[in-house]
Amino acid sequence: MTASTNRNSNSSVLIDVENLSVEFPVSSGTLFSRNRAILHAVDNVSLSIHKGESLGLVGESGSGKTTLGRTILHLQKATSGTVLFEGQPINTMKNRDLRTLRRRMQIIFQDPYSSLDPRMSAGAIIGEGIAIHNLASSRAEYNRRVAELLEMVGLNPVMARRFPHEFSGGQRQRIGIARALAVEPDFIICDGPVSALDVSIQAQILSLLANLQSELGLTYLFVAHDLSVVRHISDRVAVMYLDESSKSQPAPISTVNPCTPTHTP
Ligand SMILES: Nc1ncnc2c1ncn2[C@@H]1O[C@H](COP(=O)(O)OP(=O)(O)OP(=O)(O)O)[C@@H](O)[C@H]1O
Repeated sequence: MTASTNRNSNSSVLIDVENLSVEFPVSSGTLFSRNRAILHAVDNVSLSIHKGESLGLVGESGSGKTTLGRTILHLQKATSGTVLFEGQPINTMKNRDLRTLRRRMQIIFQDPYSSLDPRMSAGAIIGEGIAIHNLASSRAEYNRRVAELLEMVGLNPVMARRFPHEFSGGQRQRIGIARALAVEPDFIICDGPVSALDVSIQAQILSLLANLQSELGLTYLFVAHDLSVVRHISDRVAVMYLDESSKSQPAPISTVNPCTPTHTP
């Protein structure tokens, strides 16, 4: 257990995942002979994320990391189990509370190429959440905030007018980070934010995310295939496993084991 894990052991819990399972109905075979099955994408996962910590989540492809993240964000319905945000179960929240929750929980996507709308300028992409959540009282304040966010992620504010195809992969990921920060979230799921980037750029983005976390007191769930990526940015690491025995099933039924967080040295 690292020193930073000790620091977090006394802090309050932001996200509590209790016995969470997510199943998808799947079918295989031909038009005349269909096999129906249930795919256990997430199977009875429990974990807690403390305020201000970064929990790494690793596991091989298909082990259910993204599905778990989407379910925490309430973008995917759980088959059973509960997700609590500051002790409140998200599946029973009223629409008004869910709207606030959507602002407080954000995601940074894996692929900086497909996650930005090519028809929108960088400024419009970053400012969209500010407008939706009424976080600026005037156009001038909106523009000031967009410029500030671009600077926070290491981009020049004049770049607000450019479109996604005019940026490099690393710069696009910086725009994705600014978009997530625009609504002043408490919790961000970083879903493989460097896996589509050149190795030389990965370290810069990881260092930016680490700096932003300490400056803004953010809480991260940091998803990756590779332990070497998460170990530098995570206080604790949870591992999801893919059940090998399930691979011989007619449909790709996978079983994901509960994340009992294992600690990095
Ligand atoms: N909407 C869906 N319908 C059916 N199956 C799905 C759906 N979403 C995910 N799955 C399946 O659930 C399993 C877990 O997928 P998931 O994307 O969560 O894994 P992952 O660990 O994030 O993988 P990767 O690291 O490759 O992104 C996979 O077998 C996937 O095909």
